[in-house]
Amino acid sequence: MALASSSLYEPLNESSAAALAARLGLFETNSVLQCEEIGDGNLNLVFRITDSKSGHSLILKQALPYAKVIGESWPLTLDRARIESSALVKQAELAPGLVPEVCYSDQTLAVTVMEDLSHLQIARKALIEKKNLPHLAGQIGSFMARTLFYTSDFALKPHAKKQLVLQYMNPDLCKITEDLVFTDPFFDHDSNDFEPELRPAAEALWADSEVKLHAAKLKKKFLTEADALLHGDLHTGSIFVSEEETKVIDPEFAFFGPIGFDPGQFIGNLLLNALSREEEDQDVIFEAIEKTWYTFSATFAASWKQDSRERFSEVDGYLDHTLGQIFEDAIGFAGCEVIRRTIGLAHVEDLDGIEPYEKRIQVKTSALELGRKLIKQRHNLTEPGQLKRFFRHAILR
Ligand SMILES: Nc1ncnc2c1ncn2[C@@H]1O[C@H](COP(=O)(O)OP(=O)(O)O)[C@@H](O)[C@H]1O
Ligand SMILES: CSC[C@H]1O[C@H](OP(=O)(O)O)[C@H](O)[C@@H]1O
Repeated sequence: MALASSSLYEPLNESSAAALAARLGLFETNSVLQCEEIGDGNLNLVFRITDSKSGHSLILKQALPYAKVIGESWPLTLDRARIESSALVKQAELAPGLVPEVCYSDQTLAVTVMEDLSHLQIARKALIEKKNLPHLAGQIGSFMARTLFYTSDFALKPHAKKQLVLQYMNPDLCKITEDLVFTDPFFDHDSNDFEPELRPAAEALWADSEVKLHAAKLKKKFLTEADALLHGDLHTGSIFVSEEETKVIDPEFAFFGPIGFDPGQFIGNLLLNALSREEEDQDVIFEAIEKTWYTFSATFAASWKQDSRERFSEVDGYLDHTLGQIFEDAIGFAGCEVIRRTIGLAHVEDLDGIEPYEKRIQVKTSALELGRKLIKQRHNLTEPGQLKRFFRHAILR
C-alpha cells in the first residue's frame, strides 16, 4: 500500500477525485475515467471511479472536516481517515479476505482508495429483502474473533499492545458513540429524533432509573476497557454481502475498547431486522445470531488455546469466564444499539421502512421494550439459544 502525506487538504468532487486517481497512477495511462459520488453514510464522501475502457473500478473515500449528515456545525477530525485505512490493513492481516483491499492512502487529503465491492450488496439491504445469506454469520463471527483476539493482551506483548492503543486513539469518533449510543437516547436530549407517538415510550425509558444505571455501567466499560482493537461501528450497513462473500467496511470508529462491543452492535442490528419481520420470517435471524456467537466463541477459544501468551490462560475457568463476560456485555451493548437506532439521531431502514405508519410505531415501541430488557436482564442471558424466547416475551404487550 502506498502512503503519502504531501498535498494540502481540499474536499474532492467527482472531477478532482478522478483527476487525483489518474495522477496517482491508479489506472492505466490511457484510461477514460468516470466518477460518481455514491456515499450514503453519515460522515464521508465516497467516489466510485471507473475506467470505461477496461471496466476496472476503485473506491476513493474522503473524510470531510465535519460530519456530512449534519454539516460544518459538527466539526470532526480528518484523522479518522488514517484510522480507517490502517484498521483496514490490520484487519486484512488478521482476517484475510474479509475486508476490501486498500491500494492507497493519504493522511493529508484524508483519502483511502480501496477495492470496489459494488458486485456485493450492503447486508442491511439484503436482510430487509430477506435474501439468503448462508455465510454472513459465520464470516462475521470469525472476523470478530480473529481481529479482537489477536489485538488483545491475550495475543500481544505488552509494549506492542500499548503502542497499538496509542496508534488507535480516536477521541472524536468515540465521543460520537459515547453521546449517540450511550447517553443521549437515555435522556430528553436535542439530538434525539423520533415520531411524536413514541414520546410516551421514550418518557418511560427516561424515567426508568434502573435501566439508566445499567446504561451508565455499559458506557463506563466503553470509556475505559481497552481490551482489543474494535471495528467500532459494526452494524449491518458496514458489511457487504453476497451468498458467498462477506466484506466488512468503514472501520473509522476503530479504537481499543471492550471486546463485547462489536458482537453487541452486530447482534443488535440483527435484532432490529428481526423486529421488522413477521414472526414466521424471524427464525433465520435468531439462527444467524446463534451461528455468529458459536463461530465467534469457537474461533476465539481455538486462538486462545493455540496462541495465548497469558500465563493465566490455562487456569481452569478463565476462558469460559472471559467468553461469558463478552456475551453478557454484548447483550447489553445490543440493547443500547436497539434503543439508539429507534429514538436516537441515526436511524435504520429496517425500522424506518416499516409500512404502514401505525405498524412502524408499534414495532418501534416494541424495540424500546426489547432494548430496555436486554440491558437490564443481560446477566440472565448466558447463551444465544435463549434469545428467541426472550425476544418474543420482551415484545409481548
Ligand atoms: N469498497 C466499497 N465498494 C463499493 N461501495 C462502497 C465501498 N465503500 C463504501 N461504499 C459505498 O459507500 C457507502 C458509504 O460508505 P461508508 O464507508 O459506510 O461511509 P460513511 O463512513 O460515510 O458511513 C456504502 O454504503 C456503500 O454504498
Ligand atoms: C453523525 S454520526 C451517526 C452515526 O453514523 C455512523 O454510522 P455510518 O458511518 O455507518 O453512517 C455511526 O454509527 C454513528 O453513530
